[in-house]
Amino acid sequence: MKGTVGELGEFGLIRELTSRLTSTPAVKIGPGDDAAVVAAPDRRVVATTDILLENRHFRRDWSTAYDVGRKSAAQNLADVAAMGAVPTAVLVALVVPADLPATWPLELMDGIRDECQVAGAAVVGGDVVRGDTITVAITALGDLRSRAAVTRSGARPGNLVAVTGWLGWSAAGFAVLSRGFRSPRAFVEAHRRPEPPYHAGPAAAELGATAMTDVSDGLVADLGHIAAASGADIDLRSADIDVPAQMSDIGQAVGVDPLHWVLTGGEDHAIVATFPRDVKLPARWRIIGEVRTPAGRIPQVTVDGAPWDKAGGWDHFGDDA
Ligand SMILES: Nc1ncnc2c1ncn2[C@@H]1O[C@H](COP(=O)(O)OP(=O)(O)OP(=O)(O)O)[C@@H](O)[C@H]1O
Ligand SMILES: Cc1ncc(C[n+]2csc(CCOP(=O)(O)O)c2C)c(N)n1
Ligand SMILES: [Mg+2]
Ligand SMILES: [Mg+2]
Ligand SMILES: [Mg+2]
Repeated sequence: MKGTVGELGEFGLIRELTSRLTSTPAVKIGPGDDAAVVAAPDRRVVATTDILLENRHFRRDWSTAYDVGRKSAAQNLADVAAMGAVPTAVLVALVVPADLPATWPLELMDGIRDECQVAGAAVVGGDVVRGDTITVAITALGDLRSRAAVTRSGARPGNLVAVTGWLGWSAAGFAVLSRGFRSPRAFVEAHRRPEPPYHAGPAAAELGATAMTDVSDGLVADLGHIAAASGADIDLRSADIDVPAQMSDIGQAVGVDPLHWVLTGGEDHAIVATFPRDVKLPARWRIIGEVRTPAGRIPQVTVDGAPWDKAGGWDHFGDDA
């Protein structure tokens, strides 16, 4: 595809974007009408939205359009999974400048389509608007398959805290890219294309998870939301939190304690949940701490019993943002 988005025009771009999509049996009416129609066998719909903004969430010299597509879909699909639901459909709202090569949004859509396919969902609609900063705003829908949603508020003292998926890999990759390097590749790739363990969300619901979230901002920050919503403290045992040797090497090279990436790095979209103590967890879950009766008035996350007094993760209005 030659030319720019402006040359293609709004409806030319929409035609090209939608022509690349695939469908699923849940999609009754896909893109092309005033709205889509998606089957909701459960009669409840899980709905969530997240935005990716150029130079805040991604850089075009660090990630391809396809990578950004995979990541923008993953970020939303992980939220559906973190409720214990199975993703069904996504809507893609795009802001793009007129002089952007048309290949960019088309490859972005390929990435979104492929990540949706990994999670079992399909793109059912969206919007396109001309603007100065590339913005990808995705809405994802999901189905609870007759189970109760797993919220952030159900953690109870005595519960175990367990996690599945990657922790700190994206942050380590970000640190590498920020310093002008392109390797180690595994970490850079983790930053470009997170791999949320989608299946683990519904699986955790089935195993009796009492609270759950995906790790988008940082383990300590996101567990902080569970602590606050549940009115309980959460203590993490650092000895049970794996720091890969290669991550330690990067930490040494750039002067950062790698445990900091694992505890506060976002964007990997691991799934962390609390479970009753007698749960039988499959091997992919690592037990990393426990829920405790709150020691003070404000529920908090502690590490090895000590309050975490640094930032627990990304905050769009924080000092590092
Ligand atoms: N502008 C908004 N209007 C209404 N609700 C909002 C708004 N922004 C956030 N929320 C709600 O606040 C809650 C927390 O939002 P947050 O974005 O931190 O969660 P998240 O999407 O799981 O995390 P992340 O954005 O880091 O992936 C969510 O339930 C979200 O829907
Ligand atoms: C260019 C660039 N600068 C900084 C970062 C780091 N970053 C941005 S948003 C976020 C947390 C999740 O965001 P949200 O809460 O919006 O889901 C993190 C860790 C990046 N990825 N790219
Ligand atoms: Mg959000
Ligand atoms: Mg989330
Ligand atoms: Mg966030």
